[in-house]
Amino acid sequence: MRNPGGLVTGEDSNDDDDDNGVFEKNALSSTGLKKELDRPSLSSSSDSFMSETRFDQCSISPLSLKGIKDAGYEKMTVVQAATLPAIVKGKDVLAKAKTGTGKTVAFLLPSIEVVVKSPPLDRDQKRPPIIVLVICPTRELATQAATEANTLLKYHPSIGVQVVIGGVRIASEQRNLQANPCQILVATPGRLKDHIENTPGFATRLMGVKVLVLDEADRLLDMGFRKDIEKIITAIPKQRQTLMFSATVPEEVRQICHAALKRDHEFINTVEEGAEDTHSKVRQMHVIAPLDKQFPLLYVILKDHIADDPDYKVIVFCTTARVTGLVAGLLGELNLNIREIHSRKGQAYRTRVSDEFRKSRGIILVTSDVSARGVDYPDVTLVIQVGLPASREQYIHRLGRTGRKGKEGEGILLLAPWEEFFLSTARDLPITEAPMPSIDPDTKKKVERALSQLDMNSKQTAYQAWLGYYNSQKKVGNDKYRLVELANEFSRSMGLDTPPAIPKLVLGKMGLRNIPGLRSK
Ligand SMILES: Nc1ncnc2c1ncn2[C@@H]1O[C@H](COP(=O)(O)OP(=O)(O)OP(=O)(O)O)[C@@H](O)[C@H]1O
Repeated sequence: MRNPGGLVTGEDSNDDDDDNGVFEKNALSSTGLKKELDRPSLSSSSDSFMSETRFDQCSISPLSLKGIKDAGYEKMTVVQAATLPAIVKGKDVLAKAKTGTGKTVAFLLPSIEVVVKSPPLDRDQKRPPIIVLVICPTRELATQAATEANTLLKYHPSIGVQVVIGGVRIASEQRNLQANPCQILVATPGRLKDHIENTPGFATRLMGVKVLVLDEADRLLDMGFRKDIEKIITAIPKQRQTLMFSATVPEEVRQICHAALKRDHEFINTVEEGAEDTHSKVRQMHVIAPLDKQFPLLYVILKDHIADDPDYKVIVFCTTARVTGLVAGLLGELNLNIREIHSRKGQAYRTRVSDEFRKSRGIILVTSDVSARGVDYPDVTLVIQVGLPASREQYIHRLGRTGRKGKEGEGILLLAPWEEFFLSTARDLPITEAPMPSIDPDTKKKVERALSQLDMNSKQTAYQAWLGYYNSQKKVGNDKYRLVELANEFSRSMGLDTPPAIPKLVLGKMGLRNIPGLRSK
């Protein structure tokens, strides 16, 4: 298998777990016309994600079929069977299908066919055109999509794939782009915009785009990315095919998707009318407990799960990168087999840990929302979400890291009593109350001791990030006085008697100057 473009270390300003206290919210306008075809559902009442259609029954080139066969795919998944006919006809498509049901192949395969049908590259061409542009919201997802593309391209040696993502020195990407003409480019939005603005000849190459794919379309169209996407769309031809895929398509996205899709696009929804957006084979539970109980509870839940399933593979989602770092430190101190991924880690490290977690059992990944969407880790047995998910959609995507390809899984959402309102925003999902795990005095002491071993800096930065995150969550952040009380409760839950001081500048940015209970420096 060929490797996607070079990966080195660094940070991406668009990562999904900003700690700077200034969080973007979903705020979509609702203008414009749309013509959508709500297809009859193609999924059966069970969670079956496979269709009866074989790949060789469709108009796919023989070399692609060989690649598919080598990848071990024989029949199409439901979303693949539902979208392929429309896409090969050249239609714009907005597709919704549950997590882990093969959306990546659904958009890659027909895109590859467009490249196959395009005139072959002229080796002497100075600026060879990029024909397919795939945009993903995170680096992990972009890298994964490129890897999948390379699998499918096994027998198409003349078709190249490259990745441009944050965290890689732009000069090395520029060299790569120069040295290896690629017809398929997979990118994160911020870095793609950088190349449009700063890489000589890149804009010309983009004028060759025939297919634009927005993976995790709803995330790419929300306020965090929307400006970048709009800019990118102006840099590619209007005459193109656009494909948008996601497991969640909130109404606001349907309203604004005309910004990228043609008026006569098809909306293909493979989630049955009235069915949940989550898998019925994944048992979803919530535990409501005050902050001072949450660290011991998390430890008990993990220990119980490990005792039940020696092949455990758990993902613990936390609200921000810094809080993730703190929780990883704590669980590591408690001798659990922990790995950690978030935006404060360099890209080379993130890639290495991600590969290791993919292959391992008996392991716990503590992570932020950089791992929430799309990342395909096989056989995850449990997903724990600690604290308020950023949205109902984000809850669904995080939960979707388990129960992939029709497998079973379990999800636990750990909330404080004042976060319980989240459940009413996800009332359509079958999240039931879990029996409260008991914390014996020894466990409590053990966790306190472990907390006392963590360095002050990680607690300070976690406190500040916690405050920034909840400040951005309307329901909590609107009452600044209450917010600070809760933040100080979080500080006590880390074993601190006095809350850490926060730089005045940061407090100003968060609109928290002069709120009693805060200390500034
Ligand atoms: N036709 C197929 N037959 C068997 N397995 C498949 C098929 N197509 C894709 N897969 C596998 O299914 C898994 C899930 O696919 P993928 O990651 O594309 O899901 P997804 O729908 O994009 O999920 P998410 O919503 O989380 O992004 C992958 O391991 C992929 O290799």
